[in-house]
Amino acid sequence: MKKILIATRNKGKVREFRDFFLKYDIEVESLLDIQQDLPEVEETGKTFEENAAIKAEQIAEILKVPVLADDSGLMVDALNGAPGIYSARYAGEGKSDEDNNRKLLKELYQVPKGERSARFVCVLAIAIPGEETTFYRGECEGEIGTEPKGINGFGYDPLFIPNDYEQTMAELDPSEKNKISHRSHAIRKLESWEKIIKG
Ligand SMILES: O=c1[nH]c(=O)c2ncn([C@@H]3O[C@H](COP(=O)(O)OP(=O)(O)OP(=O)(O)O)[C@@H](O)[C@H]3O)c2[nH]1
Ligand SMILES: [Mg+2]
Repeated sequence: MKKILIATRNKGKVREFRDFFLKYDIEVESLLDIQQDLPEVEETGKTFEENAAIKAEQIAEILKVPVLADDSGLMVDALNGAPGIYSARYAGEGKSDEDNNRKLLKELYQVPKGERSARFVCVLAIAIPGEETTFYRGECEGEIGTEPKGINGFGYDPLFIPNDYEQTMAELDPSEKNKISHRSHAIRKLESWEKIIKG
């Protein structure tokens, strides 16, 4: 079976990439499957693009193979785009998705419905040894609810209500999320993914 390596340790992302590539008979490998000791990549960039490039390029450099990386996050208009690139560590390093959601609700406590617009952003970077890194961006518009709902997905999905939907992303069937999500929009732009398939 053909394979693609994604430089992530996020199980939620891995599941979504697996679902997408399954129909092409392509197996998704992540850093969770690599036995070799790999350094913890520090996300020191100031943009999604910079962080996606850091993750993809460092692993491509070490393993000498093509690598895909995903840097993503939630941008809330009432918070001037926060948590943005800090979405994974919004409530602090090592805190859970629930902690991040609790902090987001607290920050938006006084913000009325109608002013809680937000978008998910996903930037994919493809690093191929010896070639210039390329980027693909996808976005998904919506608003932040007032309490967590649903058990599917990960991260802020229980609080994010996509435009034209009544339910949160975590209440939608995963196949529905995969049709409308920021990640799926970015993946669909990734015409050159065939270049990074092994086997
Ligand atoms: O509800 C959500 N649905 C999504 O579809 C989604 N995509 C991203 N996010 C949030 O943004 C952070 C990414 O940060 P991030 O790109 O640094 O990833 P990460 O640190 O979790 O894993 P890695 O890929 O870096 O190993 C994640 O942790 C989540 O909090 C999402 N939340
Ligand atoms: Mg990260």
